[in-house]
Amino acid sequence: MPDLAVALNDWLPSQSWFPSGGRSPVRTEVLHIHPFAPVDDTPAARVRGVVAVVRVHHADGAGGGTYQVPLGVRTSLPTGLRPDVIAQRLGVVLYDALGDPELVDALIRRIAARRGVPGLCPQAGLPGPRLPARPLRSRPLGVEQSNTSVLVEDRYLLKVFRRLEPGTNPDLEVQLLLRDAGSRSVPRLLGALTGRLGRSHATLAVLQEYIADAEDGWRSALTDLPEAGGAGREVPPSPGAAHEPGAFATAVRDLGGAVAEIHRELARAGGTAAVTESGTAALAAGMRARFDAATAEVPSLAPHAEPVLAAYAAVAALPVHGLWPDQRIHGDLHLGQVLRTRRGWRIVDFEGEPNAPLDERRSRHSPLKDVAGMLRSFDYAAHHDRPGGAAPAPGGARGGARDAWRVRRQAAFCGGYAAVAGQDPREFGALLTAHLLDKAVYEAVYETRRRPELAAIPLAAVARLAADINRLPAA
Ligand SMILES: Nc1ncnc2c1ncn2[C@@H]1O[C@H](COP(=O)(O)OP(=O)(O)O)[C@@H](O)[C@H]1O
Ligand SMILES: O=P(O)(O)O[C@H]1O[C@H](CO)[C@@H](O[C@H]2O[C@H](CO)[C@@H](O)[C@H](O)[C@H]2O)[C@H](O)[C@H]1O
Repeated sequence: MPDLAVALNDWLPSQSWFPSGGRSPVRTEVLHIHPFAPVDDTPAARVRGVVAVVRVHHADGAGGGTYQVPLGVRTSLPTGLRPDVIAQRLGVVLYDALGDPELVDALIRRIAARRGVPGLCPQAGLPGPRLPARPLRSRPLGVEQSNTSVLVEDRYLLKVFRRLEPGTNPDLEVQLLLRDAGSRSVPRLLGALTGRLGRSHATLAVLQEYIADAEDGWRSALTDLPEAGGAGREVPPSPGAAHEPGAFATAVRDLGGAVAEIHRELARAGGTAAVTESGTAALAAGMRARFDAATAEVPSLAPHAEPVLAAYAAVAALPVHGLWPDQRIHGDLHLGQVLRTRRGWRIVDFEGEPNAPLDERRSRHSPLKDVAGMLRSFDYAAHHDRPGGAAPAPGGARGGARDAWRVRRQAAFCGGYAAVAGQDPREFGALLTAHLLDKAVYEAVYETRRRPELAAIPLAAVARLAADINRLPAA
């Protein structure tokens, strides 16, 4: 165990899902080791899996937390298996189990057969996947993400949560609600795995249908971008995508409708709470506190304090009559979380903002928070490269066509939302502006920590919104 802790201490910072900020943890402590083996294991089996649950400490406390690392343990690696090795000592190799199809097979079959082991418990009441008798093929998806998703048989996706917090993960909670509501806009939920965490438990993984024929909204949006400085003409989507040229504008409207539909389903399955005056005061206070904390980490936010705080104060002063009630929402909606298929949009990843406290992610919020998340995402896209093309700098001279594109796509999204919800998010100008600012402030911190080269995008949005504070939202 001390050896494992030392080996993980060295290995964790190299993992893309681990928010190290470039620093090594000062100490990694192994909290639990939950062994698992194939369902029909024999004593002679050469391969074992363990789910290690570790607590990571950083000198300044930032980025510390509890993480899950499924490990493979073998005496020798079979030909063709080149996993990410964590340690090799005394004839034993310790490696990242998610790159070993034999161990992924063991986990999936335990979830499917609902056969747990001490410390690991598959979720009852979910249908499970239909598995062939032969060994399962699998590989990590290899996309930029804060967890690790493994593609199984090109049909299923096992999402393994990396950072663990006590209780049911909000991603699973919300997927269960949407399943109860009979939603068609999410991949089918097939199974889940819970593990012991101290005296409590934590969701370790969810298994869902893999949407194979999809293009994510982010890629669709980038393909749709006008040339920097161009007139905003529509261009054909990426090769292999199953959509008509120019259809993205309509698709964005449909996306607005799909998000409104998900909100309606979540309101039905998870209940709603009318907004009260103390509720808007608490919302404004939360936004203010997040802005203050963000300013300490991102000093270039400070010059915007006056208009930003005025926008939040306006929320506290709003008449509450007629505001949309609070409810469970997505919580971190952006173009990378929506999959465009021939059968319409599918929405994924209901875990909420990774930096936000768990209680906040589990609470009810205004649906406008999700709307603001998606509107911000069109702004992000507008500052990126078209596949094979050039991106304009935030506020740069070539950004005019991109600004026009952003405004059109944001309007299409709101229009599609309004058609299903019966009321347009843009009618809640002051509240929507405050949510846009709150999101951009969150993003400024997120990017400063993880992708500093992108921090200029949310910072420019805060500046634009701050300058525009008395007009309707345009970020
Ligand atoms: N069921 C699915 N089918 C196809 N692709 C998916 C599915 N779920 C997620 N993805 C893709 O994988 C990416 C990462 O998944 P996500 O759940 O957002 O992980 P994370 O929470 O770690 O960011 C998504 O942005 C999406 O492109
Ligand atoms: O997908 P995650 O749940 O890990 O969300 C986090 O990472 C996102 C980046 O992938 C981040 O989203 C930000 O960048 C997106 C483009 O890469 C952009 O579309 C979003 O609007 C922007 O917020 C998200 O904020 C963060 O929580």
